[in-house]
Amino acid sequence: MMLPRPEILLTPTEMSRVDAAAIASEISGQALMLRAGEAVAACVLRHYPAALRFAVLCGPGNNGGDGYVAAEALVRCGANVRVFALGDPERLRGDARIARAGWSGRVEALEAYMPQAGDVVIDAVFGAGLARDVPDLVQQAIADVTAAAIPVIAVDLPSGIDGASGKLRGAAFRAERSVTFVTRKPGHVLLPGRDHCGTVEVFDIGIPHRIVAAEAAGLWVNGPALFQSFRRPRSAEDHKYRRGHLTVFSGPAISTGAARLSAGAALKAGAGLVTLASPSDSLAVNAAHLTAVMQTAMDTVADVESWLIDQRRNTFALGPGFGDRDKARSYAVAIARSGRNLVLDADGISAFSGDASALREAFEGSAGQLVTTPHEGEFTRLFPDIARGDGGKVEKALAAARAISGIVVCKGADTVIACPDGRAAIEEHAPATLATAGSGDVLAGIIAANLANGMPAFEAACAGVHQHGQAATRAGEGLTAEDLVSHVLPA
Ligand SMILES: NC(=O)C1=CN([C@@H]2O[C@H](COP(=O)(O)OP(=O)(O)OC[C@H]3O[C@@H](n4cnc5c(N)ncnc54)[C@H](O)[C@@H]3O)[C@@H](O)[C@H]2O)[C@@H](O)CC1
Ligand SMILES: [K+]
Repeated sequence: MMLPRPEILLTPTEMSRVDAAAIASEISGQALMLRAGEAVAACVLRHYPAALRFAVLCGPGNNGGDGYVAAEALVRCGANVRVFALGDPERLRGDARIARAGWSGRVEALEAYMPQAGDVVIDAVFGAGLARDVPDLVQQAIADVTAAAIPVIAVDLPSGIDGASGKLRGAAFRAERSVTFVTRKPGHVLLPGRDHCGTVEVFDIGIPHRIVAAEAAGLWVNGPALFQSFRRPRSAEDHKYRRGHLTVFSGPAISTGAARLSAGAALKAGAGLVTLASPSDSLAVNAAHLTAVMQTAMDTVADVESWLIDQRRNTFALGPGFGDRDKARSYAVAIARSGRNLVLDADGISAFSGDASALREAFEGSAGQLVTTPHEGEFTRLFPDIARGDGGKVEKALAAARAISGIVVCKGADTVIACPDGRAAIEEHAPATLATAGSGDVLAGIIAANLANGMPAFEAACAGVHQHGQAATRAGEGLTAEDLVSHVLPA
């Protein structure tokens, strides 16, 4: 049986290489544009049968070309269509010029468009070629259409959304639907782009998968297809040590809850054994709360080193509620040297603030795998130079992963999981209820359980982020981190 393929995301640059490769293999660019424009027309007719008028806003590139094709296809179906162009349509080039020539009606200037009740706007101003902030004229059109609450269908992407990063370039239409071609782009999945796209429909315009696969750099939408073949198969021969022994470090007596959340989530996610390594002053408070999770006293790095003698203790989670940053650094280095896996979260990340190279040096040549799970503030503290750059979230996550030679999970409503070898995934199904205290501690525990189970680090992190979102979805409204733990399931 063939496993489902992970959903590829092509950046606009990769998409234009796909386009060029398709044309080089005898697929006509004009035919691609015809199919694209007709797909847009079919979509608006299906979803807006009661529209009184379609206003097609066409830009100066191929996105505009798709608009002219859609306009003509709509007229042929008996619709009332007006076309408004940004710039002089006489200056269009290539396939867009041919598409313009195929439009049988008038072309009015963009500024002549006055939104009217009953209109549906087809936004074909900018797509993949958006290179800078949208001009004032377009910002004005966006403001007018938004104020009049006219439904917008975006061709490829809403104009003003950067297809690679999902960032806003000046202003953008808020589309009810976006019709894109071949694959979704990162800007459809990353925020704020995702919020501007509405429902995204992907049309196959006839470019074979082999061409897409050849140009794809390794960016996907996160989902089971990325990790399911790495799940440890359940077996009658299983015993707890086969399912991995995870150690979670507890914080001092006044902040032990975070580590317990990680530990509890890890057990639910399928780690065979979970031990809370607890400073002596926290033993009693932890003992009062623990049942299946075990406990051991751990006060110094020498205690960590003697704990590491047992090779079955294969994975560690360090940071949630931990507090002492010097100790966190020394513990992380001891774990790296012993070749064990580490999930570094919260205070464990802050312990390496501005010194990511120390993490890389610790894990260089180690058999242990490193996964860090920073939220935005922690990311900025750990990677200040990368955070200052103006790339998108995927680019930054990849740069960070290379900087530590480990997996970086950039958390948020559009969590990005990045691997130093250039692979990355974006999660799109994290419910907003996950924005609750302790949710990140649960995620660290789930990822650690996957590592303890023998998954490679990138897949362990992708699976963990997915399991976390699924648990929240199952738990529903009123979510607390404790509820989340109880809804976690193995990968
Ligand atoms: N396989 C493909 O790549 C296909 C692409 N198609 C369409 O082609 C589009 C990409 O076409 P293009 O590369 O021509 O890009 P666009 O049509 O998105 O825009 C490019 C044009 O806009 C100008 N421009 C960019 N940003 C600007 C700004 N902020 N202010 C003013 N002018 C600006 C550029 O100088 C250029 O003239 C896609 O979004 C899609 O709609 C479809 O025709 C189907 C096939
Ligand atoms: K557009």
